[in-house]
Amino acid sequence: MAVFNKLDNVEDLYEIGEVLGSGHFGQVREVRERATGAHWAGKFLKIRKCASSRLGMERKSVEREVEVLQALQHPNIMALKDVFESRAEVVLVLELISGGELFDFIAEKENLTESEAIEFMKQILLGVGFMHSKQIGHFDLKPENIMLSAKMAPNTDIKIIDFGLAHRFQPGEEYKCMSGTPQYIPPEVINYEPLSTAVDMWSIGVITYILLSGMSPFQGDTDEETLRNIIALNYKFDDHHFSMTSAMAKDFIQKLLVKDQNERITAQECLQHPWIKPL
Ligand SMILES: Cc1ccc2c(c1)c1c3c(c(C)cc1n2CCCN)C(=O)NC3=O
Repeated sequence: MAVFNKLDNVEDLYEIGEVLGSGHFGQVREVRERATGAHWAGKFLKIRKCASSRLGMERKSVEREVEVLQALQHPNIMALKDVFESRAEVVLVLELISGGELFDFIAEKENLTESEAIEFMKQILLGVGFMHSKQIGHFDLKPENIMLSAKMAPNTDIKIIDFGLAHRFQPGEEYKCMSGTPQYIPPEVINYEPLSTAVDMWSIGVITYILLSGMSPFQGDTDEETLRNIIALNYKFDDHHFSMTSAMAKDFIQKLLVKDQNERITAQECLQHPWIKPL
């Protein structure tokens, strides 16, 4: 069992600020380091007191998330600074990312120009390619988990966050998991088949489609309809949203939204695709 820095009261070291977000795991709050005045993001995770409890996170899954983050130091992946444990809570001290979610950026602009989308995709692919080179899959890539380092700066950096569903593959390991967000999950997750890092490449295809059109390729009126659309590969480049989109961009998306995960292009292959890296 991993041992985190024991701290009776995290407020001895950090001033706790506003809530930045919350989820099944607990809360993310802005924190200010008393010793330096530096601002960070504190992810406050409630730990289950006993195996039968439904409240809070299993300690094992928190340990997994910490191990994954400790293996990932990259400019396009949120950085883990420290981990503290006090009573029934674990606090991850994370790089504060203040530019907001890519999701909100798209919503404000409806959709992006191809050159803006290419710039974002390049950085997402660099972060995901690094993750995959360490045999780590994110398994929950979506615009809400892709943040911008600064608001609207001309060269804002992408930061991939939230590794709560991430998994580090051991050689020869078979891994299955039914979690993720319906709009972004590939057929193999729905069919409960063995997974690989190719799960993330499908999600990147969905994210690219959304960046260019503001529409979600498989979304139906219900989750069940969305899942049926995914299994049937039921999506199209409708004229209303894609009439101005280049053939290269559509080819890039088509090479990712491939049912057979072994046929999907990898992050490294994406970075060499003519849409991303013109000849
Ligand atoms: C300014 C701001 C606002 C909301 C934030 C964050 C920062 C944030 C951050 C992180 C996470 C995991 C979630 C976060 N959230 C929650 C929403 C993420 N989808 C993080 O790791 N660093 C952040 O700054």
